[in-house]
Amino acid sequence: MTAIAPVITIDGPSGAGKGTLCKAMAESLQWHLLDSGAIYRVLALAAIHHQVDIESEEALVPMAAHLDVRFLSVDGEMQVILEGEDVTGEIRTQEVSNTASRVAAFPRVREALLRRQRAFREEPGLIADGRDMGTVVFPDAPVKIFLDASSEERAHRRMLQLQEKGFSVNFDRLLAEIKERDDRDRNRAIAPLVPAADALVLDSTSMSIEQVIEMALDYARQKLGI
Ligand SMILES: Nc1ncnc2c1ncn2[C@@H]1O[C@H](COP(=O)(O)OP(=O)(O)OP(=O)(O)O)[C@@H](O)[C@H]1O
Ligand SMILES: Nc1ccn([C@@H]2O[C@H](COP(=O)(O)O)[C@@H](O)[C@H]2O)c(=O)n1
Repeated sequence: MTAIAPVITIDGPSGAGKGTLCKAMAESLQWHLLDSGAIYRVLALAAIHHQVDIESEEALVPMAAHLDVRFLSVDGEMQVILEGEDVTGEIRTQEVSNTASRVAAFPRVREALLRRQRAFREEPGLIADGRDMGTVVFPDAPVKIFLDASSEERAHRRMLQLQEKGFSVNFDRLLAEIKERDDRDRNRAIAPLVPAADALVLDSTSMSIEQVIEMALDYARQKLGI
């Protein structure tokens, strides 16, 4: 019998620190990394580029099924190539974030992206970042973490992140956008943002990045016996 590679799922709302945690865990364990949000973002961007109606599940499903996307690792950073074009920065805009959460609400779009996500599961193991990694995509994962933080703290973190990149940002607008996206992700009919029943829920509101990484790695190592 072939052994199946282990998966550590990290789910949670926008700005909770999932990407930061997943990258650190993947580097520490030398495991593969899946940023599932980037796949929804690429689909959203492809729909915008091709002027596909983002309200039409019918039109989005074939796009999702045939999405021409590649994820490259360049000097430890993920590079996203859509139809031969580097869209690493473009998929992080606010317009793409909001469009991604709208296209992600369609059941058949999610279905069309399932196999692509599961294909990331390879030896020695996978760290999977998203909203439904522990509930839908990898329900048999031996380690599941739901990373949370208050919406105000998440908006504050996002504001600092954008300011570091030289953007001028409005806190209240960022908070409103985070709440709107959370609301859509938590209340959709399919694969809503909820902790898996067997997930460790980590509230990082008052924790430093280092504390979150240490706690998550300790928990994973103890569960996996490594
Ligand atoms: N515990 C923490 N304390 C303070 N800042 C943090 C913490 N965790 C992450 N951050 C910072 O918050 C910002 C958002 O983190 P990150 O991109 O990892 O969130 P995310 O959950 O992956 O968001 P999204 O789902 O929108 O991609 C980054 O600038 C990161 O450095
Ligand atoms: N497993 C996932 C991952 C993401 N989404 C949707 O995509 C949006 C963008 O995700 P980020 O993690 O890059 O912020 C997010 O708001 C979700 O709507 C998803 O549905 N499932």
